Amino acid sequence: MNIQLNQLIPIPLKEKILQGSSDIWNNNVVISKGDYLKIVAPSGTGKTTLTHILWKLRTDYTGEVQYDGCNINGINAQVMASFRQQKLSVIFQDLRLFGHLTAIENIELSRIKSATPGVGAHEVLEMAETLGVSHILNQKANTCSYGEQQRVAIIRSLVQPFEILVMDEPFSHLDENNTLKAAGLIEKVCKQNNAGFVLMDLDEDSYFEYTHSLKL
Ligand SMILES: Nc1ncnc2c1ncn2[C@@H]1O[C@H](COP(=O)(O)OP(=O)(O)OP(=O)(O)O)[C@@H](O)[C@H]1O
Repeated sequence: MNIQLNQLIPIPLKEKILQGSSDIWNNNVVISKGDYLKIVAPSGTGKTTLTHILWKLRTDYTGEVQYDGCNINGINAQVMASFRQQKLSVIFQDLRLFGHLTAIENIELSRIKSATPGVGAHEVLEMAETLGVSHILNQKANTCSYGEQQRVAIIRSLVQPFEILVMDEPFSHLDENNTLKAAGLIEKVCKQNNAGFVLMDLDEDSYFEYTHSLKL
């Protein structure tokens, strides 16, 4: 799939955007499945706003977002669900795990939501091992540390099929060692899926070989 942004301006940010310059806001941008796109954005410039717009959680903007050439405001709930099941995955900054479910239940909900799961059940266990969260898989998410929850949210995003993965500060609660492991896993699954990603974060980094970097 591809995502096209045409002159996108979130209404609450309009004044700020028109005063400054951004590679994304009020611009034309295409995000394709082969892209490893980094978006560098200081705090408050709209990473979470953009994530929510891309996932169609917010529609308070002018301009247009297209999935594969279709304006997402005209896409019905069934088609939107199908994009979210098959083509687009996300790691929210606030993670959005179901706190009353266990870590593995959160992951499995994502893995089996598509008729063709992205990975097998045994691969989930391997991912958990890689990220050092095997021991908390049967623990309720709201009793896990934030760093553990972040690793569970990363795994949850990788077990469904996807062509583009949207990440909003996905490593904010991980130390360097765990960040490197998580980045390695994300890259491996993206390669398996022939997928790309959009990673929004505060600063430049070298966790991936980005195809390009834009400023929010
Ligand atoms: N619904 C809204 N109504 C009014 N202002 C909003 C709304 N949503 C976001 N904002 C404002 O838009 C700006 C961008 O918010 P956003 O959460 O997207 O930033 P961010 O880049 O993700 O920040 P951080 O790095 O601190 O997480 C902030 O100044 C915020 O107060």
